[in-house]
Amino acid sequence: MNRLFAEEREHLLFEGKTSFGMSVFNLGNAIMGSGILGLAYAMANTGILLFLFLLTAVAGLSCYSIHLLLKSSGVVGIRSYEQLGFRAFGITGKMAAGIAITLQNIGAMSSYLYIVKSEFPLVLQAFLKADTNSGEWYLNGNYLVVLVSLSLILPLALMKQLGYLGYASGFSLSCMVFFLSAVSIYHHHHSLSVPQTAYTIPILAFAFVCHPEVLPIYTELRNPTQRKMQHISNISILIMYTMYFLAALFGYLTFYTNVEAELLHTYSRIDPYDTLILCVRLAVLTAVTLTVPIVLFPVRRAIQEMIFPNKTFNWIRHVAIAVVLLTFINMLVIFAPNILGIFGIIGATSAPCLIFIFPAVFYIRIVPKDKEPMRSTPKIFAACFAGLGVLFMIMSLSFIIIDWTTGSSSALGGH
Ligand SMILES: NC(=O)C[C@H](N)C(=O)O
Repeated sequence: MNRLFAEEREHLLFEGKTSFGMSVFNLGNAIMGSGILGLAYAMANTGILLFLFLLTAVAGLSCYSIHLLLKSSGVVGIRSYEQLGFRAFGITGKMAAGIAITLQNIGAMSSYLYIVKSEFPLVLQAFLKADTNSGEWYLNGNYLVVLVSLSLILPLALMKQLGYLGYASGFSLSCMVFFLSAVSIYHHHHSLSVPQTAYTIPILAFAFVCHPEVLPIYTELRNPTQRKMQHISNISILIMYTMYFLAALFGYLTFYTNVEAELLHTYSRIDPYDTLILCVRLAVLTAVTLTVPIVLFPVRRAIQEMIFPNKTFNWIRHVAIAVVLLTFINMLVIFAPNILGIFGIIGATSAPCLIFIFPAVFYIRIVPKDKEPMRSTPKIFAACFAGLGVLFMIMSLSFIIIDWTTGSSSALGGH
């Protein structure tokens, strides 16, 4: 209890400096990631209308669960997902939140670096007009991942606060806007291979996860209020909802049922040397690379809360955790199978926990019974929400397992 007190004091003394706009950029950047590349594939599985319905549902539910998080954090006066878990269920709650955040964000970061690994060599090769398989080291994806991690990601990940990444996030988002406009210019009709439905909902859930970043961004917000933060979240989700829909629609209209799990691969089959396509791929590369540091912050925080709970800020620990994490993710990516496996498993397990189950059960436990009895509408709503999350998790997991066991998919195979 002593230490909670210390932490509350630290929060009270801490004065956020990040503006409203920069926070929208940062949260937008946290939402927008490799998920966007899976959406056209998801639409090819469901058709346009069902996709629009599911996308709207997941976006709306994400806003609601951010509301639950913000309200719970208002009640206890602590802006940390893990500490909400602690208040609700003690050490178990804290560990559950910390582990889900770690898995989700490591999954997300690996998928980003996986894109760097598979796209960067092709882009470089085309720009340098090198021969295929000329065997140069700088055309080897594994070396390039390490190079990008060391030169770009690590320095950004060492910043003391998330708020400093606002400009990088703004730039990253403009790269995605460019990607979007290019995808929409490029829609004539091509044809390639056939997909499965099992991954639709996990891909959508994965695409909207930003919940581990919400409370850290709230902490750094200037003049923070619950309403202001909810507003920031709603705006970011609305913008990403629009961009996601357009990216999925144009990607789908271009290839119909022949989209691959990762949209960029589908494009590279048309003409890998087309300049517009090259720039698009470079834009996506830049965007996902600049997202890695944002997504790394909550993992470092979770690890700190789980392993070194009583310690205050320390530069050596701050740097060391980032280095260890990046090294681990680099290894993972160098030996990774493919991106659909990552979307699927993480989207089916950690994502529903972070979006649905945890915010709801933490809320139910944290908001005092004399304020809102168990039978009050908000708590019944929250309980249904948790139920939906469980249902969702079971459904997605069983789909994926069926998909693997029937051997109909290449989910774990390489490209
Ligand atoms: N931040 C995350 O966990 C994933 C992100 N929503 C994405 O689409 O890649």
